[in-house]
Parts: sequence; C-alpha cells; structure tokens
Amino acid sequence: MMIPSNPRIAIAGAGSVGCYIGGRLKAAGRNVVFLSRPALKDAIKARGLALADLNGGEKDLVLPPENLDVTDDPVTALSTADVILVTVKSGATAAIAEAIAAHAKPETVVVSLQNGVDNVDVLRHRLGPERTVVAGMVPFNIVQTRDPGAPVSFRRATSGKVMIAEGCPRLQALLDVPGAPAREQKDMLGLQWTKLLLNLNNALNALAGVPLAQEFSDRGWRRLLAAQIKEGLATLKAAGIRPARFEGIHPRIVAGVLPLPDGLFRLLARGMLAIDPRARSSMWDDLEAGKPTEVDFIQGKVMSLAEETGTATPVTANVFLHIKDAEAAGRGSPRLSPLQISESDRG
Ligand SMILES: NC(=O)C1=CN([C@@H]2O[C@H](COP(=O)(O)OP(=O)(O)OC[C@H]3O[C@@H](n4cnc5c(N)ncnc54)[C@H](OP(=O)(O)O)[C@@H]3O)[C@@H](O)[C@H]2O)C=CC1
Ligand SMILES: CC(C)(CO)C(=O)C(=O)O
Repeated sequence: MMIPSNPRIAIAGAGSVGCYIGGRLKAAGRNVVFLSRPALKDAIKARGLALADLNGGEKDLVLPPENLDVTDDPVTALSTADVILVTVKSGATAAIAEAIAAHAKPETVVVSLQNGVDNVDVLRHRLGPERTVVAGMVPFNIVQTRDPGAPVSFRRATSGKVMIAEGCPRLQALLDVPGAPAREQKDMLGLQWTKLLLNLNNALNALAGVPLAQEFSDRGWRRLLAAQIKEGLATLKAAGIRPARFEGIHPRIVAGVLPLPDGLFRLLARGMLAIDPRARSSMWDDLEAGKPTEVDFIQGKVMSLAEETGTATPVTANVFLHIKDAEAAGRGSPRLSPLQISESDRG
C-alpha cells in the first residue's frame, strides 16, 4: 500500500512511546493526531508536551497545546488517518485492532511499535489479509513525568533507532525524524525475538524497583537476566527460531557479558550503561500504576514455547510468578533483591 504525500499519522494509544514518538514526528512537521485516554488528553490540552533526549542529543522542546491534535475519540483519530502507529501495551492490542477495523480506511497502513512478538499477528488476524500491517520496534526507553502546572514530559532515556520491517514504500522516510531516527530491518521477526530476550529484564527491573542503571550495576540482577536469556536462547534453538543481532550484537554475547564481575562488565558494556539515571522498564511503570503488565507476552511467551519444545525455563518461570504476585498485591514494585528471587525458586 502506498502512503500518500503529507499523510495523517494517528498515534493509537498515546502513552510513553506514543507521546514521545508522536511528539517528535509533530516537531518535524508531520501531521499527527494523538488518541489517548481522557486524563492524559486533558493534561496535554491544558499544558502541552515537553520532549527531551538522552544527554541533550536533540535539544529539549515544548509543543504548546494549541499546536497539538489530541483526542480520546477513536472515530476522530482513526477515520482520518493514513498511517496508524499502534503504541498500546500488548494486552490492549486486540481492543485497538477492533477500533481500527471499525473506524480506519481500508488503505490505512498500521504499524506496531510494541514489544513482544505476537502483536502484529493479532492486528493482522483482526484486520484481514488486505490490510498492510508493519512490524516495528522501539529500542529506547521513555521516562514520563507529570508535574502539576508543567507540560507533560517525555524523555528518551536510552539510545537507538526505531526499526521497521522493510517493504512499505515511504514509511521509513516518514518516521525518520530528529530525536526518533528510524531504519528498515530485513529480519524483523528475528529482531523482535532478540528484543523480547532483552525485555526479560523488564520484569527484573519492576521487581527491583530501582532505575535500570542501578540494577545493571548489581551482578546479582545481571546473573538473573543472563540466566533468563540463556533459557530463552535454548528455547528458540529448540523451536528453530534464530534471533537477529541487535545493534550488531547477538543476545548470546549479552548473556555472556552480563554475569562478569562488576569491573569487567563496566569495561565491556559501556554502551549498555550509557543511559539516563532515571530510566526504568515499562513493566515497572505498569506495576507502579496498578495496571496489568506485559509479563504474559514476554516471560510467558518463552514459557509457552518452552513447553511446546520440551525446554526447561525455571528462572524465567520463577520471575514470571513473582510478577504475578506483585500484580495481584497491587502495591507497585515489591522491591525485591536478586537473592530473594533466586532463593525463592517458585518456577
Ligand atoms: N515505555 C517504554 O520505555 C517502552 C515501551 N515499549 C513498548 O511499547 C508499547 C507501549 O508502551 P508504553 O508507551 O510504555 O505504554 P503506555 O501504557 O505508557 O501507553 C499506552 C497508552 O495507551 C492507552 N490506551 C490503551 N488502549 C487504548 C485505546 N483503545 N484508546 C486510547 N488509548 C488507549 C493506555 O491507557 P490505559 O493504560 O488506561 O489502558 C496508555 O495510556 C509496549 O508494548 C511497550 O512494551 C518499547 C520500548 C520502550
Ligand atoms: C527500552 C526498554 C528495554 C527499557 O527497559 C523497554 O523496551 C521497555 O522498558 O519496555
């Protein structure tokens, strides 16, 4: 499907990723409409959006409310869109797919910018074979802050480029903007699997309740992540799935470097540690907000594939159950130590 010139881009599920990327697209002159929940819509309409980048990479900017098109009405947002960027959490994909099916034009291109490996299939299944649905991946973390009286703020807190599956003419050029560069990727499914393996950390970060930089400085957390990635790699191998290199690095290398002693790790993983001290995983955001997490789509995905292939994933299952406990308790991060997790052996 060919994207028209000056297309209208709807951000379906404006939250951390949607507001940051949508804001960057708007700042670069694209025609953007944000579909958000009423509370966030009201906040943005009252105070605008503030965008910031890692280490001042792109200069900070404020988009005033009068320049922003924000709505909580799916008809307004989706019926006029030529491109829809899906930025809801994985558990909300089926519902947003319904809204797209009901309101969007048949030729509108749908792009998933979500974590996990199943969202594109959920969208394709609901939207049918005629619809162009493109897989995308956001490698960087976004920190959202809402201070009364100030614009709603979204900060890119780690580096990287948005990746989209190749083959949709004009899409990469449309999405490639300062502060949110975009590139095409040949093996998108392989890359999504690699991201999923790295996202096994989201749960650890949520259980730890500390920023990512602090978590990575603790060898106990790194060992738990490495153990999960190794279980994931064994599972993928048994299933005949090949994860792609992520920014040139295979997840096997990441799993090898993570458990090294602190000094050696710091030396070899400088890039991984070059992150904003406020960065935390999106799963931590969900636990703190009392929302369902994506653990079923990350740890749960590895576990179900492991069951099919007869692979053992005890560390992943243990972490999964701790997140389920924390979700049920509804008190945010339980602030566990790595020892509390490894000694509990729930898996
Ligand atoms: N946050 C991050 O740093 C990163 C996140 N990701 C991935 O990107 C995806 C999005 O994450 P993130 O931006 O953090 O998620 P958020 O929860 O911050 O944003 C999603 C927003 O969409 C809203 N929403 C859900 N359904 C609808 C609907 N039908 N209509 C209108 N609004 C809706 C949600 O509201 P409500 O909560 O009320 O349902 C929420 O406000 C996830 O897959 C995540 O794993 C990837 C890289 C980094
Ligand atoms: C960028 C990263 C890996 C940050 O943890 C993420 O994908 C998330 O928080 O969901």
